[in-house]
Amino acid sequence: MNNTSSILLVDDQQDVLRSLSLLFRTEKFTNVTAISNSEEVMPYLKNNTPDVILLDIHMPVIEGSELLKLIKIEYPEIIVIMVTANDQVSIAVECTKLGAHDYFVKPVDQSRLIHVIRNALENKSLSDELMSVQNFLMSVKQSSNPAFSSILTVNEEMKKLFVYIEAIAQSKRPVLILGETGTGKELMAQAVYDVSNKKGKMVSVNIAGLDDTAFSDTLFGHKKGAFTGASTSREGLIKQAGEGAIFLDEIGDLDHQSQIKLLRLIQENNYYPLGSDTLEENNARIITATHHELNKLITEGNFRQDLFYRLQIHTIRIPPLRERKEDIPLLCEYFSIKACNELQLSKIEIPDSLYEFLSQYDFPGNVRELEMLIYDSVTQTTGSVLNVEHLKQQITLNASHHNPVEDSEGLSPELTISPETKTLPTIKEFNDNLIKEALRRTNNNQSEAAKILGLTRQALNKRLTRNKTSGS
Ligand SMILES: Nc1ncnc2c1ncn2[C@@H]1O[C@H](COP(=O)(O)OP(=O)(O)OP(=O)(O)O)[C@@H](O)[C@H]1O
Repeated sequence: MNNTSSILLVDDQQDVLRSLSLLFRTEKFTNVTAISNSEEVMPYLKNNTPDVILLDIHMPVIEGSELLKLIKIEYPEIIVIMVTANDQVSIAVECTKLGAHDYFVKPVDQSRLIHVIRNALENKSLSDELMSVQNFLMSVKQSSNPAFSSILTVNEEMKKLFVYIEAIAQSKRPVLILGETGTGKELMAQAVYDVSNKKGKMVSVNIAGLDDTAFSDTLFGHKKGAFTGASTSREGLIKQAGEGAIFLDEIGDLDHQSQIKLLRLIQENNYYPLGSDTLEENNARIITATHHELNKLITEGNFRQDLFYRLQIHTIRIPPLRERKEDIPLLCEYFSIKACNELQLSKIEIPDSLYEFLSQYDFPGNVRELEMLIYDSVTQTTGSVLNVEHLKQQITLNASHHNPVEDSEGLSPELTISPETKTLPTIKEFNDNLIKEALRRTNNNQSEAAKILGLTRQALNKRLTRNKTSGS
């Protein structure tokens, strides 16, 4: 990415200019200009804006430090790196205070110079990009892009995500999508791709369960004979995606070795197919998603910090359904119509009272759970109104699976609910009844009751106090 950046070399010594020009050519920087007369620098900048200037401090007519001041006033965005003789280090240090990015003492350490320039260019391009994202976010309040039409929502946070995705549509940097299971990460990845109007296609792979060889083979492909059984060459997903996108789902489960390979791919934008010594270019955008908290994985030593840093530059965090309950009616309607179409049934009505019930539930499986609940209830509906009893029953069962007895906040309802139960209590009513029953059986001995319920005494006490204050 940086090699197309333009570099201006300014030094009165021709041999220094020659050797630096050669260095940048070797490093494949194609846009390099050399000026030996310090008086020509400011006129040159009137018509050209290099990304980096390498500026000698000691020059006849106009000193490098004087030029630096002029450049920083007129072109503050240009990265200026000073070059100095050994006896002028103190001036070089002064120059960094005046805005120079760094300084080098002659003879210049070439590999450090290239490293510093690449890093500076990377940081500049990142801050330019973030600035343009910010400008976009400030100018656009709401997105009406059809790329988001499959993501149904009336929630403001979700709508802000759409605007953000539009703002980063043309960026080549990776996108990280975070969210609990079933929140719609895959749908969002598709929207990230759709909104960018890429020429290539989007290819997806679920990382979970792939070992390093399978990951490398899937992504990079292999040459015939690369390993036992590789009887033909195989194109990897990167090649298949072309200028499109690669969606790596469940990135938190990426194998350690594969993390290093992915990091390298993102940094260098090129890769070797297995068994090949020909470097191939990656032109696809990398989109990743996970339901894991990556920070936690990093602390546990299961995810590389440097990879996380590269992946998270553009992060989309999808709120869980319990934080956007206003979406429930819309989604219920949609999933009910979808199920009816699929099952070739006529439209089924959803009673408004159901939404009140659903809004008390946490949906640990998020939108996917809601979709399955509605589908299931549609299959159990005989009339024109959704079988709400069945749905409530399913929710109670789901809640019991997600809140096992060990969970201090949850109680097992299986003890008192039978499939014949006609009108189900709400989860809160149900839990409260269970506590009452445990206290009755232990003659109000809270320690014993807590034991039966699988709670700590403090957790039970907390619940009782809460119930007292809420009057139930
Ligand atoms: N806002 C939404 N509008 C319509 N359908 C949605 C929405 N969000 C999710 N869905 C549907 O819910 C289901 C789950 O979505 P998706 O697979 O994108 O979730 P996910 O976050 O990738 O899940 P996982 O973490 O388990 O991979 C899909 O059928 C998807 O179409």
